[in-house]
Amino acid sequence: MARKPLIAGNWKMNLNHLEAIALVQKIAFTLPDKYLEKVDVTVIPPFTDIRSVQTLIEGDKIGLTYGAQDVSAHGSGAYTGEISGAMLAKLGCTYVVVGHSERRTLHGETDEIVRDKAKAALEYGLTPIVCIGEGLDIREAGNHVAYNVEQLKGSLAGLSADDIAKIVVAYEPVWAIGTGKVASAADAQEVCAAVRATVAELASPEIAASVRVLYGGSVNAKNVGELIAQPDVDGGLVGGASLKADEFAQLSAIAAGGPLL
Ligand SMILES: O=C[C@H](O)COP(=O)(O)O
Repeated sequence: MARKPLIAGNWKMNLNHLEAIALVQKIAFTLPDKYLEKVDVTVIPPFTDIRSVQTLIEGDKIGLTYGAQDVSAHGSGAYTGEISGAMLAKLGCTYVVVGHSERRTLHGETDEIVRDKAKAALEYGLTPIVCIGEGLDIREAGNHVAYNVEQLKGSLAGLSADDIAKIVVAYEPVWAIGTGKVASAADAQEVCAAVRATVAELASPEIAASVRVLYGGSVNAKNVGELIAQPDVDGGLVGGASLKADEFAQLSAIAAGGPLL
């Protein structure tokens, strides 16, 4: 089954709601709709921007989708500071990132927490983008494939095959995030292929053939072409380059197969 590429721009903790509106307007202006027939493009702003992004995208019928960077594992109640899947669904979010390495490292999120967040997202019809990735020590020791497979299994434990069919996986080697050190296309392919094989084992070969597997870590307009040319790399989870409208539009156009903007 042909998988439509997905380019997801994770803005992290950048841009207030006014800046968010300006960036989405610029992306929409720069990237003609015809590209969106060949690539799904989504923006993942901070929570405080989502309502503004929704209003703009719905009001102007922009062909981008949007999502959130995190979701609570809980449905509702006494969880100060948390945002539920129901709240994000009500705002029209399509995606929610779960298990980003910054949350795993800085907020102590374990595979179990990531799994619970993925379940919470699915419960409200949101598509979790489940992130995995190894640190430099693991890469240098040559244990990266086994590590990522274990992290993926832990993060999907207990999900049904039907649930797994609805997720996106993002492989983001921690040493490549925000460092300018992109993984080689072969390195990205090696782990993304192992991710797909693991999905086949956990769900089925048919589901594995349809689930999108993204690469993230210093993706930009210069390297995205080679990365997504790999058979098991279906797009990118883009950080820094997603904050620049021209570059993000250009790399989305490349993921659509061109022509360049
Ligand atoms: O979620 C995005 C990734 O952490 C990649 O960030 P980056 O493109 O700035 O390296």
